[in-house]
Amino acid sequence: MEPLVEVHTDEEMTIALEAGARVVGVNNRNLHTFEMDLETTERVALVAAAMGVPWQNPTESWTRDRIVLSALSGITGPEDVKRFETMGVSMVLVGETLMRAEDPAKAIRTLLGEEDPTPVSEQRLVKVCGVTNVEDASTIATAGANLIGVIFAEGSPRRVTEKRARDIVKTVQAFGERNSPKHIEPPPQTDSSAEWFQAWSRKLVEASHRTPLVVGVFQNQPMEEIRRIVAETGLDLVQLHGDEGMEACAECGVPALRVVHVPAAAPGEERVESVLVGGERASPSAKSRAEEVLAQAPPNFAAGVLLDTSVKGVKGGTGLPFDHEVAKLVGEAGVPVIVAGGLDPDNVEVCVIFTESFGVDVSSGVEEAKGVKNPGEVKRFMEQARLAHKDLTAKLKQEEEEEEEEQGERI
Ligand SMILES: O=C(O)c1ccccc1N[C@@H]1O[C@H](COP(=O)(O)O)[C@@H](O)[C@H]1O
Repeated sequence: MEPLVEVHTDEEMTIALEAGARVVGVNNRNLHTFEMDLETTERVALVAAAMGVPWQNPTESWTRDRIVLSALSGITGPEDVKRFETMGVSMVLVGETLMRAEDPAKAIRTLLGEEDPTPVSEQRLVKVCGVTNVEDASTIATAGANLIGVIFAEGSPRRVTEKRARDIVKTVQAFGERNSPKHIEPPPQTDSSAEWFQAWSRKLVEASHRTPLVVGVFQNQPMEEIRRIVAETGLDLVQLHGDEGMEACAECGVPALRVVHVPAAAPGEERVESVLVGGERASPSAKSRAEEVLAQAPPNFAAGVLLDTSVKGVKGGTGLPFDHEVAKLVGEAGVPVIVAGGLDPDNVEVCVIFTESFGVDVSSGVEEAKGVKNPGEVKRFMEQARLAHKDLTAKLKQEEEEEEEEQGERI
């Protein structure tokens, strides 16, 4: 019988090989800090290469002169398996991803590239906001949200203390196997809002698709207070939900989402039906509102534009939708938006398909009481949003193919 010898550092690899280990697993997780770094296998494998010890390629049958080199831990998607396959690692060991999977057999097929998951570059964002306790944070992380929001805005029934926020941050970090805020490098500065926010949307998805990020929601609070809370609680991102303006987003100490407020929709105006029934492509009021949003979205300051409903001056947590045609028009102008306001598990799909938005944000729509999430509704919202994202990706691909075909016929 051959033992699997687990290593994490260059030194441990040297010891294992000198002792004659034939099956060596490199743990990507540092068991002292629980920090995960997939580059560990690549780095530590170089020691074997430098010692002239070759390892078996997965496509070859094993020979005694080669060790079996395994990448252990942190493998969550087919891109990870591919990465290790490309470097010729003999095998991968997957634990947590399968334990968390609702359908482990499907998860294995996905890891092996036999199912067709949406590539990270095409994924969209789901944010669940107004979290006030660690149990809800765990439920939301497990359900697969990208962003988890905690509210610091004065007067909100969902407002958390700094201590509570720190506990939520710790829970979310532990879920994502990290113990520090995620650093996201901003894209290069540009004159184009579309270019800037598109680059940011890819960065946000990449940074949050394995590990959810915690967003602190502030409203017209002093910048020193925001920066202090960011530093003391370990928030990954900030959301400015008042009248702070775009420029303030660059001052928060971490990247910030900027909320642009759109007045509540008149009954019947908030859904796709209003556009179809009206026959007109876009109502004049939606057009001018979309122009107002675009004017408030210059490049080089915020990490994203979040549209939320305002009702008679009340901004945030209204539980009401705005006219989604505005979000659609802003998206068509090239600026990806996150849609908030009155979303719930029953309307999120129509919203995503109609607006083609980059992201959705829910708070009161998945609550059983103010500040208390309903786990079943959180799960249902996530499922509906992800299903809608999949359908939207398919629809956009089909439209693209039809357009290419038409162009080909014209030539
Ligand atoms: O929810 C609140 O109490 C709140 C207070 C102050 C600013 C923002 C607030 N919530 C934000 O509102 C949107 C949408 O909420 P809902 O789904 O309509 O209930 C969301 O971004 C929350 O962060």
